[in-house]
Amino acid sequence: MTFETGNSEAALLTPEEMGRADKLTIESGVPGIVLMERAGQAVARAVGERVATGDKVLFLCGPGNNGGDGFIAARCLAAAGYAVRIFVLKDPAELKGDALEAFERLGPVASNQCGKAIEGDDIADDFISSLGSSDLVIDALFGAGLDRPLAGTVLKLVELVNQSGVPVLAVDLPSGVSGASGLILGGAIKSCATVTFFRAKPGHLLLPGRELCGETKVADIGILAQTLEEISPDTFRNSPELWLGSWPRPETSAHKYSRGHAVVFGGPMSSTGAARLSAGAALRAGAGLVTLASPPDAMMVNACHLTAVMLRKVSDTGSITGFLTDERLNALLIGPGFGVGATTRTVVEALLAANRAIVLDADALTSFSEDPDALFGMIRSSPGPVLLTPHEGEFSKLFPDIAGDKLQRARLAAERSGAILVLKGPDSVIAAPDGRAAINRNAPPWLATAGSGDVLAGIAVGLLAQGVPGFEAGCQAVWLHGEAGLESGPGLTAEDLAPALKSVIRGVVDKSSVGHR
Ligand SMILES: NC(=O)C1=CN([C@@H]2O[C@H](COP(=O)(O)OP(=O)(O)OC[C@H]3O[C@@H](n4cnc5c(N)ncnc54)[C@H](O)[C@@H]3O)[C@@H](O)[C@H]2O)[C@@H](O)CC1
Ligand SMILES: [K+]
Repeated sequence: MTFETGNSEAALLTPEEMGRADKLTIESGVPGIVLMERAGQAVARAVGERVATGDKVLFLCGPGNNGGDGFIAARCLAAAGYAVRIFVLKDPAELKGDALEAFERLGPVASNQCGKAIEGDDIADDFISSLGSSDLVIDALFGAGLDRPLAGTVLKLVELVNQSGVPVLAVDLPSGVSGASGLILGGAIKSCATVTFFRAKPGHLLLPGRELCGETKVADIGILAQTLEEISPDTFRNSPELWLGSWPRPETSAHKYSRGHAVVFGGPMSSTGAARLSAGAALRAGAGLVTLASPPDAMMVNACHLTAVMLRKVSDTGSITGFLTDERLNALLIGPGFGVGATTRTVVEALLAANRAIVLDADALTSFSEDPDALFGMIRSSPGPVLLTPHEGEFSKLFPDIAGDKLQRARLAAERSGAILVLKGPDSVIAAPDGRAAINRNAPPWLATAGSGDVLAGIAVGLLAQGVPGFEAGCQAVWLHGEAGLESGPGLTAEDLAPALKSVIRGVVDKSSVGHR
């Protein structure tokens, strides 16, 4: 993969990749303790933004370098006049390497303000009494080095901190949250803020970890962006930096045919709304033309509701195939309100055989629950990009044996199906068969409403019609959908989303034209 500036900005690093970034930087001549100083100072600055000089800041420092960051921050804050109290998880004599050096740099602070959080198998009384009177706790127990579930007294310690009600600022990650997956290992600190370094980690964006991070800040500790060329990460934050280069920009001479013609295949008279929502969103996403292909009984109701979206009667698979001889129809969507069953499977087969860019959503996915491999076989023979947009329920029917965290599951499913997988939810993951994956975080909870998924599928097909490659179309659609949800606000209904896209798209266009003038 070529690593462009945008990819670099949006890259997420697993703890293992972050370890390599640290190592490469250290090998290039920057000592580890220098990186730790910068990390600790960034934490100290974040603390300074939250509490005032003289306030009581309690540090909980683990046995590794996460604890080392804590010692540095504690020294800086003690020097700045904060009332610092430091608790090392167990015995400071067991510290090694940079963490030991950071501890020694505490100087007199170590002997005056330092204690052990755990004595034998019990939580130290001194820790319990200090916790109650603290203004802020710094969680520097475990970060990238978390390698097993929290258990025993350590878990009790974490629960005590969570129950105390004292706000927590986490160093790198809330202890107990896996940076790779966002899963909680045994138990985890709940923080109101997290300071991480160089690049965010998947665990900062994926649930449930994201909820425990609070506001996450990424601090620059002097690791160069070029380091990423060697690491070549394939997980990204879904943000315009990732896909602005693929944003469809119509030429000055554009006409509606040059902006693509999307076709949405709608359902029978009793369920026409879903496909209309999709078609309206496809048009708003920028497709030059959108046709709603409708069964005869639904023509009248669709005609009553549509204006800019065109309508075409299709009565059976034969008439669909005939319609698709028009090669200008370059992106297709089937699923919303279409109906589940054998007819749907036949139509999907015909659409995949037509070699167009395709979005398969809702009923088009459920129709293959009994035989998903048949669908994957057809997808693999279709050269155009294919997007699958399942929610968790649809996903588990198509991929019943795929387990793991959300990122792993989306990746495995993309690899197996040969499609771009958009695994929807509050932390949607978009994964490509080549291994790339993006994690989305801008979706507000009020997007969980009837018809919202139909709009998302419509945006995606509208982008595909404009020639956006499959992975980028999935990422752009999910991001635009989230922004439209934010723009519409609480109380939205799916009908609000397409109109809200207008100002969202204006924002992206303004961004994308910077540097293109
Ligand atoms: N030079 C570097 O590598 C840098 C590292 N940095 C910091 O270093 C951290 C990573 O340091 P480490 O690799 O030392 O790892 P950590 O400090 O995150 O944790 C490793 C230690 O925790 C123990 N541990 C792991 N899981 C445990 C569990 N469930 N219960 C009890 N003990 C457990 C391990 O046995 C090991 O002793 C980062 O999160 C970041 O805060 C930063 O200082 C930047 C520079
Ligand atoms: K931590």
